[in-house]
Amino acid sequence: MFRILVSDKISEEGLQPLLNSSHIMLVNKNVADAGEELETADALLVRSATQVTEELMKKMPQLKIVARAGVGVDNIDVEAATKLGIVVINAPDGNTISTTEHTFAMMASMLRHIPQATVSVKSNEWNRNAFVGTEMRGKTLGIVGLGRIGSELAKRARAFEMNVIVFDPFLTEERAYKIGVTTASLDELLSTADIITVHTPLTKETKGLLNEKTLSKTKKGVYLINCARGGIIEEAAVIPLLESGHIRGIALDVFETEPPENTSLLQYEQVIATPHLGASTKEAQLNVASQVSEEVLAFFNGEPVTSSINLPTISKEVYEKIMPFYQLAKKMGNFVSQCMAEPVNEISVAYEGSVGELQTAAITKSLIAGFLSPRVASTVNEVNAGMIAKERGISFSEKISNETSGYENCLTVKVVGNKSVFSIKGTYIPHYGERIVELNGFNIDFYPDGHLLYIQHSDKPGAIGRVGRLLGDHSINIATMQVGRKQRGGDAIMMLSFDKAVTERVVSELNDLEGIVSVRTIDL
Ligand SMILES: NC(=O)c1ccc[n+]([C@@H]2O[C@H](COP(=O)([O-])OP(=O)(O)OC[C@H]3O[C@@H](n4cnc5c(N)ncnc54)[C@H](O)[C@@H]3O)[C@@H](O)[C@H]2O)c1
Ligand SMILES: O=C(O)[C@H](O)COP(=O)(O)O
Repeated sequence: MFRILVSDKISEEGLQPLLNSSHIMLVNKNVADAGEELETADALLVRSATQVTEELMKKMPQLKIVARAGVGVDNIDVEAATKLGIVVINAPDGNTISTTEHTFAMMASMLRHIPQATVSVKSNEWNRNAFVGTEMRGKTLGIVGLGRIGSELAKRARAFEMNVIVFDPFLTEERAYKIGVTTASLDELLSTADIITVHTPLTKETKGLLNEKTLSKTKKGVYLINCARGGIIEEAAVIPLLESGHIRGIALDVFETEPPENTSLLQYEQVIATPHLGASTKEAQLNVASQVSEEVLAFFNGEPVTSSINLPTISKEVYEKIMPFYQLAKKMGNFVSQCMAEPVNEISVAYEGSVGELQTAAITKSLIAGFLSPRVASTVNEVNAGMIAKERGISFSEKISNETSGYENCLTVKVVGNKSVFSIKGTYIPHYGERIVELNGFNIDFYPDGHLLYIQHSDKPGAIGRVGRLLGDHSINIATMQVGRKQRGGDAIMMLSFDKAVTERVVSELNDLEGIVSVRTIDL
């Protein structure tokens, strides 16, 4: 049973996939009141109100996934989640249309003074001269950030016969052409636009993007809109320009602090505001809740999540192809880690054959996670494996080749340690399974699973018999056994598997046998 803590108001209808699952239990409680629920929750579902800090996540030892029913993840410490091996997902496009429409509604309301006129009429006034507005047709709309919302807005603005100019440093000319917008530098946009609307995330670069200096470059009588994130337009910088009439109006759905602490800006007649309502429609809330519910369900079913912030995105189709290699790589990494009782500096993996056409980066992460898991106390998985390897001074690299060495698919891993180098080769054969086919240059063929003994010995008569007898004397049944050698009478290896783990005492006795070089227990 997986326990999911739902800390913000999330559409119940959208949560149905989780509510209908027999192995999921939902607990509706804000994290501040959750008490002991924090200790047992496997997942946390939030919107923008809950602050998912490192401190909170550290109080949640079972937490595996944080799901944001919405777009912005600035209320989640993604870096801390990544370090802790916690997957972070969001619902990137479920509220795009609602927020676009809200932005458009804000623009229309501002240009036609609808909120101010409503207040006036409700106060029994009939002041038609006070609310003369501005048409949209023929005006230049400057969009800062042409992502999902920015591009939907551009489409709608064109229908209103507006000119659209865009500043987005990450926008390709090809995409701009496809959407039918003119690109510009920020300075060009500031000096040309009649209305400026921001649709970027809040980042180091966008915080205060519209500040005293940049706002001074705007046209006199400019209108501003922020339905993205508070702080992209610096609130304090707006006040003097409103007073001088340089800024004719500003529409805000988001604020530097929410609810706004410093309300001086809100006192101005030219300011219209909504309390972060961009995504607040039935449709958007249903969309984002269903999206994250399906994703969380997939996650707990061991399937891929498609909108992760800190994991490579893998489609279901690719996932099905990649999964066997993913598991094989994890076991190979784990195997080597148990064989090498020494610090390692370098892990390289060569992909041969058609496995090279898959998302090998994800397979490599799985290998690194498998390698690190017997060595680190904290959770290690594909989310934080790269980060932990780096912290421990382990570099990793990949090589991809179409050439195959007898197998349709092959992964060769080489691990360089302080004292030795270990190499392992594995393959996946459909309907047959994962196989390890080479260890340190010895040909062998075994299924990497369960309790294993890896024995290095001399290829001399009696060595295998002595091992068999000793295990028999201890009533230990050998489930499978393979041997490999490079040349007659030289070094050789044995790989044995058992139904239960072999004790350290038996390992020590095996080590003392004539012709035995080393014995290692491996648990996969
Ligand atoms: N008000 C609401 O309720 C509400 C609802 C949904 C989304 N949002 C917010 O709206 C914003 C946009 O959402 P989206 O889904 O369109 O995001 P998106 O990721 O699809 O688009 C963001 C765009 O900003 C661009 N960008 C990034 N840095 C930039 C910079 N320095 N200068 C200019 N452009 C830059 C990116 O290239 C991208 O095209 C986000 O901040 C999101 O959190 C608010
Ligand atoms: O980033 C988002 O999705 C929006 O800001 C919506 O936030 P909300 O889910 O708190 O309404």
